[in-house]
Amino acid sequence: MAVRYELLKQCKQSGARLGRLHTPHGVIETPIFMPVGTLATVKTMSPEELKEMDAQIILSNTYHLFIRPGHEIVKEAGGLHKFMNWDRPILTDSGGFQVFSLGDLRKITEEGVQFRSHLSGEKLFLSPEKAMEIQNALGADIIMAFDECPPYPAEYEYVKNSTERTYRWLKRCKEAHGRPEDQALFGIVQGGEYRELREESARQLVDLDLPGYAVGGLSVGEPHEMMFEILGYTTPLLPKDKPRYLMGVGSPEALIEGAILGIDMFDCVLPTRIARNGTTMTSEGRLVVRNAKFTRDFGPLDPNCDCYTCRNYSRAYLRHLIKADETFGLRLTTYHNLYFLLNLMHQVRQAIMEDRLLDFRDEFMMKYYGTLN
Ligand SMILES: N#Cc1ccc(CCNc2nc3cc4nc(N)[nH]c(=O)c4cc3[nH]2)cc1
Repeated sequence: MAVRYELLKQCKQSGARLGRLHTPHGVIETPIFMPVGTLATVKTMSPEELKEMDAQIILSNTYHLFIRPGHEIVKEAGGLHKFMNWDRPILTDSGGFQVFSLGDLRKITEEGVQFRSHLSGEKLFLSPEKAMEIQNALGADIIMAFDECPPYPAEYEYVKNSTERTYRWLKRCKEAHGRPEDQALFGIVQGGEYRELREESARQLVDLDLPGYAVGGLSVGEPHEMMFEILGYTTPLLPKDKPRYLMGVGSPEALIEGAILGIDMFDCVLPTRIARNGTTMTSEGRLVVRNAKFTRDFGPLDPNCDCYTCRNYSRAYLRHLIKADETFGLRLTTYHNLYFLLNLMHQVRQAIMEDRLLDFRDEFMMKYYGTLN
């Protein structure tokens, strides 16, 4: 089997679980955060640095690699693991979300999606079959179904039609998947903000008995409370013995809340993207290190962090590098932000082990946001 989930422990205080996800490229301890490496690199990080911070799985993107350098090149290189020198697990997103959020969308039909490349303007086409061909060529351990992520807000009728088409597309993905023995195809629950559509989507996906289930169509501008409410009634419909993946979520609060609601996997560009403009996540909340007040602050970025950046460099030095647009500065803030989220998930796993995740959440929220919720 391509991927096997082992449920180790159900938290007594919440819906959180401790698990292990066995894949052809290694075991993943869940709940887990996945650094995003859209173009076959987690921007400014080397594979060795990612291993040093205990990144267990990274995400890459079908849409981007299809456009550049092209999935045939990656296939000729021996697949994505070889191409980027990463021998741990990889998950690829299917392109559905990226086409809607990046490409110049031309038309959605039953067949698939016509769009123009955001780079060359070239007319391109993605379909369930094409998305499977690309992901089979890239060789990720976990691949995502080709879906439509409806915009927020969207009318009931639109979301209903979109979610029904996404289900038909999922069946075509399953049909077209060329390597089910070593690449696990995850389905994606849609349904927008509409409970009956979410429940119907979850039921249909579970009937297909897939190796894992993602909750999509969230983190698209809806209020935080709405996301957690939707998770609250959707996650319990998904099998306990399969991994649940919440797509595109990466703030510290949302990772903890998502874990409490029974989510096992998260990804988001947030930590790496904000790092590149000098915004960092620290144990006392967000810290914009390019801010003038750090000009003569020779202390560590985060006094409670033992990462490479916090052990060796000061806020003053980081501010100087970021202001000077020095690449080393981006590397140091990126390293710290990823380390911060990966370490946060390590603490979440520890708290589940000790049945005290709700207490951990309250302690963390107090220190990070200065409030209890
Ligand atoms: N900085 C920054 C930053 C940039 C974007 C975001 C939102 C990411 N949200 C998001 N990614 C997604 C990917 C997705 N992929 C697929 N195939 N389907 C989804 O429904 C889907 C939904 C998503 N929602 C959050 C933070």
